[in-house]
Amino acid sequence: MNTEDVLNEFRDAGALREGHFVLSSGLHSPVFLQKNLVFMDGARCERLCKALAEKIIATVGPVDAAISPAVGGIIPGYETAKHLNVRSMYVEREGGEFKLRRGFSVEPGEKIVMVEDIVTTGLSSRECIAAIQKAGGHVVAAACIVDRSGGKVDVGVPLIALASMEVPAYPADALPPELAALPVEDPGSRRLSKG
Ligand SMILES: O=P(O)(O)OC[C@H]1O[C@H](OP(=O)(O)OP(=O)(O)O)[C@H](O)[C@@H]1O
Ligand SMILES: O=C(O)c1cc(=O)[nH]c(=O)[nH]1
Ligand SMILES: [Mg+2]
Repeated sequence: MNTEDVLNEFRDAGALREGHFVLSSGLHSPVFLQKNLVFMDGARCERLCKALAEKIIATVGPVDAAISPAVGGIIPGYETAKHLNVRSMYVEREGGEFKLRRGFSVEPGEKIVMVEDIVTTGLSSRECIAAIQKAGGHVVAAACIVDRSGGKVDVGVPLIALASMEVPAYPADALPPELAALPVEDPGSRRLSKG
């Protein structure tokens, strides 16, 4: 599956959104991939995650488990782990910091692939990888459905992206006027508890 095939799945699901979005990183963008509209369709989610699992195996070989950052990473992490035939876990924020909770754990040195939905700046991926390492896991690779940096981000381990594209994103104080004129949406979960 190449980048165009992946983007067609997003288009067909109505998940390639245009407008004015504030991203998890605080950057603003005229494009948002509303991945939940993709993952809510089991067959579509399976097509993407099976392809991602095959790419992971082809790149780093077998792993022991997949761990994802909540919320967006949970469904693709589960589906990808299913095709890797390994267990699926996730980290979630406790006092702002990603942690393994709910009885999830890793054995020291276990080979872990970190599975994300979308990568923009790689901040969430790096935070998730740090949490896995703190729990004792050996993160052999990061994987995602779409890398919006077009291969530019460095998450500290190899990043295996099913699709790679460069999408414009701007700091809040450097918005192009046509973007600033649109009402802003904040669709992610990073700032949810801050009201
Ligand atoms: O590479 P980054 O700049 O970190 O951006 C990508 C992250 O942003 C989204 O998560 P978000 O924090 O918006 O919450 P969500 O998972 O609940 O959608 C997405 O799921 C990635 O985790
Ligand atoms: O950077 C993000 O927060 C982000 C971008 C995107 O297109 N989709 C998403 O869910 N998050
Ligand atoms: Mg997320």
